[in-house]
Amino acid sequence: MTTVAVPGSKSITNRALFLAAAAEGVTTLRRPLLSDDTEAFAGGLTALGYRVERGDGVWRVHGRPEGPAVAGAEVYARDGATPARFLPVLAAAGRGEFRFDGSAQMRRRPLGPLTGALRDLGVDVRHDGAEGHLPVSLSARGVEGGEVTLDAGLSSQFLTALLLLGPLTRRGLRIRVTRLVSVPYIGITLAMMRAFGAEVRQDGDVFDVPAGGYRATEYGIEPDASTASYFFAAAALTGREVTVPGLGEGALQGDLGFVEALRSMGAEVRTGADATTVRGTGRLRGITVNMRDISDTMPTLAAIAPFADGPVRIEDVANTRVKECDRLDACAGNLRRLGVRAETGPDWIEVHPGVPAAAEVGCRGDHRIAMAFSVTGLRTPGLTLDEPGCVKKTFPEFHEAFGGVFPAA
Ligand SMILES: O=C(O)C1=C[C@@H](OP(=O)(O)O)[C@@H](O)[C@H](O)C1
Ligand SMILES: C=C(OP(=O)(O)O)C(=O)O
Repeated sequence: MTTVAVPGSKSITNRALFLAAAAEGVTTLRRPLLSDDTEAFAGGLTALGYRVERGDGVWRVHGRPEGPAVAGAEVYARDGATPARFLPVLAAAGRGEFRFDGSAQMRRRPLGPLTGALRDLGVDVRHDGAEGHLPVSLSARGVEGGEVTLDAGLSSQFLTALLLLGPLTRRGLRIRVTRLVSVPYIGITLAMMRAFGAEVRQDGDVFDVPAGGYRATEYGIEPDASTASYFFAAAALTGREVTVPGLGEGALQGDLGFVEALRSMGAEVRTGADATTVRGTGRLRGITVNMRDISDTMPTLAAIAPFADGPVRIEDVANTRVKECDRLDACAGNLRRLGVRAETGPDWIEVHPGVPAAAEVGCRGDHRIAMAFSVTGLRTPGLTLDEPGCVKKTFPEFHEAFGGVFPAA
């Protein structure tokens, strides 16, 4: 049995940074993730004038309930959608002129439903380039609140951003949601808001967020469940046993549910109070699975799918086409490069059994394509990645850590 220490969750680290910055008092964050996305978030806060003290495994954030200290700040989100989508609402709740931009990759990803909702709430937001995309400028003078309707069918992050904004408005916010993907991420948001003193009432598609701000706390960051998926998939593929501590029954992250897909394929899965173990049994069955709730793990499953004894069909993942790259296209295209039959539709991929042959995988600047196909590489001698360094978005040391547990084929 091998125990793998997986680094902290990106989603939890960046929410914790937001909440700590907006809170009254000084927050201590334990085991934050150190990666490009969290550097972008912490760097964005620093640009906005917040004080983030970074020690070894412990960060202290000085809250400013009144909002950013630098009224003309420019924030660069790099490739991170969480900084690009969460930080503008923090600025909107304050006062001043702010500008947000990101990498070419992030500029291509949608922002319009969020900026549209902010406009409906009276915030002066302008798209300086293409409508609905970064870069954006905003003139902030606080947000009154009230009722707003949101389409979160392309990304749950639009809803998370508005939920996070709610307690910072003057009157509170009622959010009516028409469509929603990646639902478990909303659970993470609500649980973390509660930990920082803000209670949200949910009645079906309507979320009521009272005014009242946030309170500083001590907060421990869970290991990243999406990152854990590569180690679990590798165990299932190679017949090994891997345990990830810190991700057990009480875990906040929906992506831990990826192990249920491995279980249906034939792996043995044990979830304890504070750890999850996957053991490969030598058998991988073909399955059909809906991954709407856990679509960051779609590439992980697609990457081991050729080794199943029947087709693997992954459904309801249209929004993976607007992530770091078009992930349905990237997964199918790379599987074909390896000589495996793979088909896609608007929101699905189907992978047929095959023996992948040596080829170079095109990562398209997407950490998840690089990490997922590293798992394929365990049973594909000669598989290489064109851009291995793109893993830095969420796990800069991925190749060393993964290679340490699973030496290359
Ligand atoms: O809120 C979050 O932290 C995230 C939500 C998900 O995005 P979508 O809601 O866009 O699917 C997920 O893919 C992303 O990696 C992180
Ligand atoms: C989609 C992802 O990231 P984000 O949307 O936070 O940029 C991801 O990490 O797979």
